[in-house]
Amino acid sequence: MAETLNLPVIDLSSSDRISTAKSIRRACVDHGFFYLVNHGVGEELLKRVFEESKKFFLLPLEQKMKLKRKENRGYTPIYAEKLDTLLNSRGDQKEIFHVGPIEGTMTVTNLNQWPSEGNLEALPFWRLTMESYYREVLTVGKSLLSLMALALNLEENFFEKVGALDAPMSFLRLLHYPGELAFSNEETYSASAHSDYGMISLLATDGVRGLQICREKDRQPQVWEDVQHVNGAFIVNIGDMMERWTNCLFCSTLHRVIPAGQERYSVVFFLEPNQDCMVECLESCCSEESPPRFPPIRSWDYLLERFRVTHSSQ
Ligand SMILES: O=C(O)CCC(=O)C(=O)O
Ligand SMILES: [Fe+2]
Repeated sequence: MAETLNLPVIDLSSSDRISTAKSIRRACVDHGFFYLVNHGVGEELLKRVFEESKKFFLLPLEQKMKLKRKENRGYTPIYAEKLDTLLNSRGDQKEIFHVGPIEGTMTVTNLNQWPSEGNLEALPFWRLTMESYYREVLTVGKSLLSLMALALNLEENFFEKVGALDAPMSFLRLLHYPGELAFSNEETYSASAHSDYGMISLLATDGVRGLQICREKDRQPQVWEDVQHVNGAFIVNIGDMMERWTNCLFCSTLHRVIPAGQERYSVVFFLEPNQDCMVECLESCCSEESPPRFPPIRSWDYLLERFRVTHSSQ
């Protein structure tokens, strides 16, 4: 049995921003994961998101396949994504639906696929619900990033100033992990070990267990700890681009979802920078003794490569 971890709790509504920023710094350095409470996203809206998500995943496969993933939007069937690229398995046991940016230029927003349109009129509130949630969670993410900038001794609007938050390429990811599938003798995971790609991820789950984190990725054997569900809290974690910006001061922690023996739903919001934003080591995070560990990279080039290696060609 894995040990259960007590992750730090950050209160987004606290008026003491300096002390909140300090707690965020500690959490991002020590764990790369924390709970976010009093974030302002209504319980009722979150409940509707899970209901609508469930309605979509309950549709017959051939209907879902009409919205098959294009430009990282739409439906990804079971096994088509494998987050741990080193794993010798068919793929992860989960199905996914991605919603891309809903604001910005038409060339970007038009790429979204919506189950409430065309031949899937059975889900009339689907798009509205997902768009409301997308907007609310993006607002939460932006507030958190201003505190994270403070935590890095930067100006609060640092991520705005570098263009990261100008039409950010954020993705809402709905996940459905089926219960037990047919017996398989391969090592299969619901979501295999990975770190997230962007700045920060905000996760909500239905409470079914399964999420684990590994705090020291290079230690062998790896130690995995269970992350408990906390009612009303988002589980927030640092992504790889934030790790690159901070020269590994903030850790993009390895995590996975193991089969719980029962069905599980979750919803993740990946806050990713604007596609042209250059992600490069912050001056405050490097020195002669600690030079930048990664070269500067354009956000979208980085993301496209990560999408490419984690998806099968089917
Ligand atoms: O479903 C979860 O609890 C985590 C999902 C996850 O880590 C991901 O999709 O990146
Ligand atoms: Fe993840």
